[in-house]
Amino acid sequence: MTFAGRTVVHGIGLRVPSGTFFGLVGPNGAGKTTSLSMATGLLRPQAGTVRVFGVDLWRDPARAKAMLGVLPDDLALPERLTGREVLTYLGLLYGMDKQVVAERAQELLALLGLLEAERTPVAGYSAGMRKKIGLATALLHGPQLLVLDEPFEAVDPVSAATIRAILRRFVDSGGSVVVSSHEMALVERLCDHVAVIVDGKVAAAGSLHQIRGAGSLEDAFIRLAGAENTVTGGLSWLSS
Ligand SMILES: Nc1ncnc2c1ncn2[C@@H]1O[C@H](COP(=O)(O)OP(=O)(O)OP(=O)(O)O)[C@@H](O)[C@H]1O
Repeated sequence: MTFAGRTVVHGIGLRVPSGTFFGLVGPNGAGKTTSLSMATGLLRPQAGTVRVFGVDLWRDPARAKAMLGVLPDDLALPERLTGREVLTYLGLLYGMDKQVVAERAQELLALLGLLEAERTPVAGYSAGMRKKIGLATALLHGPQLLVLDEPFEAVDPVSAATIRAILRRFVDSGGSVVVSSHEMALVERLCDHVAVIVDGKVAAAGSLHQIRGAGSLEDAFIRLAGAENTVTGGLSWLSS
């Protein structure tokens, strides 16, 4: 993908095996969000293909997207609607049965602790609440593959535990999850497969065990992404 003449993602080739929990990690600006946007139909790639369970996403988007649940980095929401209204609106837009939408919305809002904000339009949601309603929209239609861009960012520990449990159950029942995250410990805890993206390319991909080797994922990340930054000089103005 090239933005204004600058190529930021160079032919990323990744395969997410069915039933896996796949972590995408990489330094800031490495191209994770750009790659996930291209993989989920939000950004048209200038070359290459995306297949969701064999369906070409860019040739048959409706069929591919029916299997996909996506939490984009910067989710645009209908700001004046409450969480329940957002879910109802999207569910009906997807062509789902009204009763099914109502039941799932209730269950998701309760699980994610959003019932207390029943009357709050999403414009008044906190960053973590926005993540949670975004996750609910990704789950609502019962996808087979979830692609979540930093789903735990700004989420409190109790909600994070709930989200981990939801995702774990999803994978245990045959679903596949792709998450991008900067939290190496979380990725190590959740994911069985990992790809490290550096400078718009896949620096390493494979099972968690293969990528981290004998050390931690953080060690592998630092090794693949470049030398550890140490602040040796400068910033003298920072100390009083
Ligand atoms: N719409 C855009 N126009 C111009 N440049 C862009 C655009 N979107 C992304 N970029 C650039 O592409 C590169 C990759 O960005 P991207 O958001 O994919 O990185 P990332 O790995 O998700 O980073 P982070 O971990 O900080 O979220 C960055 O250099 C960014 O500035």
